[in-house]
Amino acid sequence: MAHKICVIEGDGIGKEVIPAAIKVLEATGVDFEFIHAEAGDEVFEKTGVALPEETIEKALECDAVFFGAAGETAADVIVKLRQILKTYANVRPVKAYKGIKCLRDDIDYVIVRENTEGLYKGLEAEIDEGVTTATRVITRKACERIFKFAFELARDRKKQGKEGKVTCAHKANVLKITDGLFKKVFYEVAEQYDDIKAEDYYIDAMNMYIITKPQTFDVVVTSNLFGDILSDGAAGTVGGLGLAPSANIGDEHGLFEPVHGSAPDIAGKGIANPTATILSGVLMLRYLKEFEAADKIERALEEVLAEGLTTPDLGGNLTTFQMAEEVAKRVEKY
Ligand SMILES: O=C(O)CSCC(=O)C(=O)O
Repeated sequence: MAHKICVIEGDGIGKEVIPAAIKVLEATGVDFEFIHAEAGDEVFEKTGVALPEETIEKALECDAVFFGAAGETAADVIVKLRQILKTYANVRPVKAYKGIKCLRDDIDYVIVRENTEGLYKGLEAEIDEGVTTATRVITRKACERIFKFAFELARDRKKQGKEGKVTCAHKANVLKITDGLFKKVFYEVAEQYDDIKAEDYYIDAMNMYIITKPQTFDVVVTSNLFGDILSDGAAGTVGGLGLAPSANIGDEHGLFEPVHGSAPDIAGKGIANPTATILSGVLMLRYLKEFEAADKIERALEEVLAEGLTTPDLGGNLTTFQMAEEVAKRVEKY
């Protein structure tokens, strides 16, 4: 039975990195049915809608969504898609790969970002001339859900030899009610996992520790906006956003996307790094329980990166598609 994948290339380099990553996915021999759909700036200019109903229907019908990037309409597209698909966990691995200039070569942790609330509920208002507000929503239900996800992930990683630790990042010393609840529920859930260590840091300190002691982290869990900011900084410690994949996971749907945006400055030049999208494809394969195929791509990508067969941002001289072809060739060989 083919895995039905809703493919949304979107804007800018999304139109280049998604086809490149699909070539690698097809090289695994896994049976896919790719169903293309539109979203982002171009469809907004054509129709006035950045996320068409037809796209939402396809996303809901498919086994997973493979998303490239959106331009100015990014927040309207991806934030809305995450909420419609109820993908409450935004999983962002932070890993050093051989051959890539990183802060340290032993960085290997995962940031789990709460994906449905916080400041992303869209509750903004102009309450007076020049006076605007944004309401931050933190609920017990969403906290329990994201912390259980984080502890279960730490339990799975512990089986692969990782430390078995969850670190909560918050700002409870200032946001005494919202992050007071966030931190309180974290330790309530932690009590249900006596085999997993639990610790917490203020988000500003965490922003430093991902630079000064990244090797000490296993699973980091935080709220929506803090996770958005922290994960981009973390990507910088392992080679940049060109290498940063993400998985948006819920109980019924999964959406896989590179953390980077549409990069209009390099769009159409054929030099966009496909690594983040290929690695997002690896996360999608694991979600679909195609573990052998996922391992093959990760091994092939590590070889290609280590041999310097990369796009210019990583010091190579290959195009987006040429780099993907180097990965695909190795996958077919395994
Ligand atoms: O803040 C958001 O998540 C919506 S805009 C795209 C983005 O920044 C990300 O996916 O990290």
